[in-house]
Amino acid sequence: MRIDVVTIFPEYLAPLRAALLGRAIDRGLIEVGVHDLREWTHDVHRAVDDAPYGGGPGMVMKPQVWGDALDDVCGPRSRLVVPTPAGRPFTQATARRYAAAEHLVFACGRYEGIDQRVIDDAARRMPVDEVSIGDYVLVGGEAAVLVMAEAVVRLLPGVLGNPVSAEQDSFSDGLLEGPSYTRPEVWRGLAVPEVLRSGHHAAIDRWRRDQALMRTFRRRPDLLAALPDGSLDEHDRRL
Ligand SMILES: COC(=O)COc1cccc(COC(=O)c2cn[nH]c2)c1
Repeated sequence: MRIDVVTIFPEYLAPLRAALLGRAIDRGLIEVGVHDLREWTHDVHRAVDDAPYGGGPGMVMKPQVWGDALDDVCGPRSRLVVPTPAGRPFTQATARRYAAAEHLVFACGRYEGIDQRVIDDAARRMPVDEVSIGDYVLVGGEAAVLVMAEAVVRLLPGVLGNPVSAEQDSFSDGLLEGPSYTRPEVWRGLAVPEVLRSGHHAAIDRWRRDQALMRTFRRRPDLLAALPDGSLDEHDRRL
């Protein structure tokens, strides 16, 4: 997989080359390119934004600059991903879909956003997703790209030490992950739940699922409502 990022703050994407993602790059599992949008500006002031048509606060990112940048960065098999508060939710399902992509190009918007025609023009020749990583507003898309890149790259074969954990992720069964424990058995007077030390794997699996269901019910009832029919058995329903 290749990932390219276009941004006016390329240094913001330096963490892409650290730790897990850095190792994935070193091992040739992914290629990463970060591009300074200003390389495609045409004027002496290297302007990337201008006043919004229709008035209103803030500035809008210029279509010409973005158009030229994406012409150079995107190829015939690219998927363009634009982080925006106005996007469809980025979920684990999105991450799985992106992990199968050959070439992801992330366009980092700033100010009031990118001229919509850039998206509309790109959509004529490639898949374009406007995605949100949450219901809040950032100053730019760069932090969202770091989030999405991590969620996607960790799913690639060979990136994680123990691939099983990617399968048993939170959300892989549609539920939140329950609590986890490690040694010591008692810490500051708090003991590890008995069942986890019992060695009864059926009971342990049951307890873990119950914990996941209760936590999901309490914290994210919306996820419960979204479970496919038949996901909950008789025992689950009695919780
Ligand atoms: C067409 O898309 C655009 O113009 C994007 O423009 C902007 C403008 C400001 C900030 C951002 C960054 O994304 C978020 O704030 C965001 C993403 N997820 N949750 C919050 C992007």
